Amino acid sequence: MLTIEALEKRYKTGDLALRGVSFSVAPGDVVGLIGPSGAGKSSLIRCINRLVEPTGGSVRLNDLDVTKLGRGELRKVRRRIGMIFQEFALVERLTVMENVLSGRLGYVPFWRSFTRRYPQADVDTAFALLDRVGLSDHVDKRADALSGGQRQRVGIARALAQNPELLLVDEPTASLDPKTSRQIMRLIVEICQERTLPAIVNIHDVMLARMFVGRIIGLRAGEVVFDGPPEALDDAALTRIYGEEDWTQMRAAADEDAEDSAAVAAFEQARDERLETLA
Ligand SMILES: Nc1ncnc2c1ncn2[C@@H]1O[C@H](COP(=O)(O)OP(=O)(O)OP(=O)(O)O)[C@@H](O)[C@H]1O
Repeated sequence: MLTIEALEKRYKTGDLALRGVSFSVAPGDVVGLIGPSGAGKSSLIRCINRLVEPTGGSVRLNDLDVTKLGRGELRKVRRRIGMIFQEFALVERLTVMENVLSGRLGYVPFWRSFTRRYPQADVDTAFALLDRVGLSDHVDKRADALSGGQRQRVGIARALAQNPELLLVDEPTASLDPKTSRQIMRLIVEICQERTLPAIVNIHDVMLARMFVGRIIGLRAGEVVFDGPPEALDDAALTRIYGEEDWTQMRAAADEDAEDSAAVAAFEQARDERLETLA
């Protein structure tokens, strides 16, 4: 269980990015974090694992009070919290397997990580994870030879390799096409449910959030202004989060996207039917 209470972040510049944010995330719950640019989504994600230092409030992960740990103990928190990034953050010249094993770095002694000699149990776990994310045929490929969707699957497997108690996911689909984005979101949600992992996904695509997550938190100017299931995210709630003008623009863009998706789906279906008749 992740419990955030009265979390505040004031940057040295004076910007108050988080103004008393409180909520809990239960095991297996995937929370989609939405809000306009500058609402504080990244600050929140980064305060949870203390990449950014909160200036008030608390973050507790199960038995651990993250905000009370000294600087030297941060490795302990980072080990418990898996991160999945927008740009995948893979080591390009390493193989898929090596990238996944790097998720174990917080656990293995330095000399082992330096020589990249991991215990067999870690290698077995990495194989199982790569199988789960659909990459068992790509284990020995270099990361730079993969597609965007495959790269994000490696990112997911790497985060899971550290056996985290919480997943923080930062714009996981921002560099992906719509179909791959849906596959990646579905995979993240399924895996969290299978492992009863709590997760927070910073996601700017409201439609995608609605489609996959069970709970949405809307931030505006550093405050939670919506917390509920996707069905409750009606026009009034979206206006509260984004403001009248922004939401109207987003809705127009979303309608266009939906039309594009429908056109792509129709094209794909026609193509598949044609391939079937040729086969
Ligand atoms: N390093 C920093 N120093 C000073 N102010 C910052 C810093 N990082 C963020 N801020 C400010 O904090 C507020 C919240 O920013 P944050 O990046 O958390 O929002 P966001 O919702 O993630 O936005 P986006 O969707 O554009 O990434 C903004 O006013 C921003 O200018």
